[in-house]
Amino acid sequence: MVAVNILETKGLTKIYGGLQANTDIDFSLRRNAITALIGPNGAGKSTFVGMVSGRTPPTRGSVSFEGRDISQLPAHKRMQLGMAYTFQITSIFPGLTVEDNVALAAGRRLAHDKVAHAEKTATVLDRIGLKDRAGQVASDLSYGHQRVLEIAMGLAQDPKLFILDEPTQGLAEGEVEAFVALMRTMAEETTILLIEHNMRVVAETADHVAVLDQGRLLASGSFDEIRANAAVQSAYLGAPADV
Ligand SMILES: Nc1ncnc2c1ncn2[C@@H]1O[C@H](COP(=O)(O)OP(=O)(O)OP(=O)(O)O)[C@@H](O)[C@H]1O
Repeated sequence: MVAVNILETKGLTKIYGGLQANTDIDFSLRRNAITALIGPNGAGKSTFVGMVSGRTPPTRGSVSFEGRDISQLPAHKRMQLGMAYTFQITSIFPGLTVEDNVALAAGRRLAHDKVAHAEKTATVLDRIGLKDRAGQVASDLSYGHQRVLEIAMGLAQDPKLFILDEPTQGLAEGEVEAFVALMRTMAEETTILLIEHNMRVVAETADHVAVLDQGRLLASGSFDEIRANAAVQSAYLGAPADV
């Protein structure tokens, strides 16, 4: 039987000099769901996903992925196991076309199989809404479409876990709407850990929400549970409307 949780951390801690950026984080991530990690600026969200993805070595604690302890694995090995992190893997090649960017990403896993490679590229372009722009040079895309292309490049690798670090930052209102719709369809085939400051996006996409505050896991639950949580409200300076 496939375990409910795809990822677990135990006692995950990062200390920078005297600063505890993350303290004893016990966290589990439900498979095929969207989990949002939220918290005020400096709460430790980037530090946490850095330790999960292997970019940031923890001071102590462990990370397991699909039941396997991966604490000692470097970032590229974690990618091979099926983790994708938007900023880590999907740098766009600005001089290449949209299609070639997606094909390059798909080729990381499927280069040996020409047919599957071409099919994956076409499928991703289609479902992410970039088919009409396949021949366009990436640097000519709007900022919003470049962000979508990044996501497409992640999806082309069929990640089991897709970590999206502030994917809607800098997007226009209409682009955010499209992105929310896209994220909902993505959860059908992957697991998403979303770092997001836009609470409307969190409310509309997240099945679960975890809140970090001053490096500690303050609360977790549904969006409504989190919104009603007094400790969370006070972490956001007592402004429930912001949460
Ligand atoms: N490389 C580093 N060296 C020293 N301190 C760091 C380093 N990286 C992060 N920190 C500190 O650790 C704390 C947590 O930072 P982190 O970037 O993880 O928070 P965050 O929740 O992602 O913030 P934001 O929402 O502003 O991106 C902050 O006080 C930050 O200054």
